[in-house]
Amino acid sequence: MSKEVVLTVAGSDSGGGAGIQADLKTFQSLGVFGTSAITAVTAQNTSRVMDVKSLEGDFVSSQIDAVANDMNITALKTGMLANEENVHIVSKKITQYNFSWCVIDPVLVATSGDVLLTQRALETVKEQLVPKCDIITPNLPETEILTGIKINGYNDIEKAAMMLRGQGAGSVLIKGGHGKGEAVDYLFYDQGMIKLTATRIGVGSLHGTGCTLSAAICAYLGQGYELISSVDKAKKYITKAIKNSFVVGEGSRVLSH
Ligand SMILES: Nc1ncnc2c1ncn2[C@@H]1O[C@H](COP(=O)(O)OP(=O)(O)OP(=O)(O)O)[C@@H](O)[C@H]1O
Ligand SMILES: Cc1ncc(CO)c(N)n1
Repeated sequence: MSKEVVLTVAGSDSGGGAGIQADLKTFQSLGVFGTSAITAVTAQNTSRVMDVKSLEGDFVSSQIDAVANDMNITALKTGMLANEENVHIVSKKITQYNFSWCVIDPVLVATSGDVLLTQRALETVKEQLVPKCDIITPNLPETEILTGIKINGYNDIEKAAMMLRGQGAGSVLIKGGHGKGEAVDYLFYDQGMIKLTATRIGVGSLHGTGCTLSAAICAYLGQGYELISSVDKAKKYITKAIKNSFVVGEGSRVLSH
């Protein structure tokens, strides 16, 4: 038996609901072999982030080298990159190894409001990662910060997506998890736009939804599905994971991977 190998470059969440832990659970559940390069370690639970330690750039670099020189990585995703140096390294490694698929989840702040990427690093994401990704998956607040466009409705969503595609992103998935009404995501790609709609599940605050969705997209791309079916299948996976979410601590619910 063989399995496709995928890689997540992200931060560790000691609470197990988001970050590397959510990514690896998603990979396992969707049948790909998950590998990881850890950029930062957070002391975190379902309520908040208590402490963060970023790992040295050289060490992030050698984790990616260790994996990529040994295995055939069919898709990569990024999550929390923490600082400018890590963003720069990931950009360099994407060029060096020419991974077939790159999914960028531009993690800026945690659900709890804690900052997971510095302001300077944000500029480097725009300059170096946006142009190299096959898909970027911002939520509404991240879309506003990345583009400077205040989102008040669909026209603004479209304008922001066009701006990111104009900067070189292959496709853009703008997630509506933070909106009201149905949970609608918009996928902008080279042939137009697809609206992905799911009933909003009224379970209250959730932890790890963004990480899990981007990991699922990465897993499906790594298995050979086309972009649109990967996003569509990932949306179905996250909806089910939210429906079956449960309580493990005093804060947000966690997903059933
Ligand atoms: N209550 C909900 N019911 C159904 N789908 C949801 C709900 N909340 C989020 N989603 C879906 O989950 C996916 C992730 O979206 P979300 O906007 O929550 O990402 P995120 O803000 O990056 O996540 P995180 O809060 O982990 O940083 C999207 O497909 C979104 O539509
Ligand atoms: C490590 C980590 N990555 C991403 C998120 C965003 O949900 C988080 N809370 N923690």
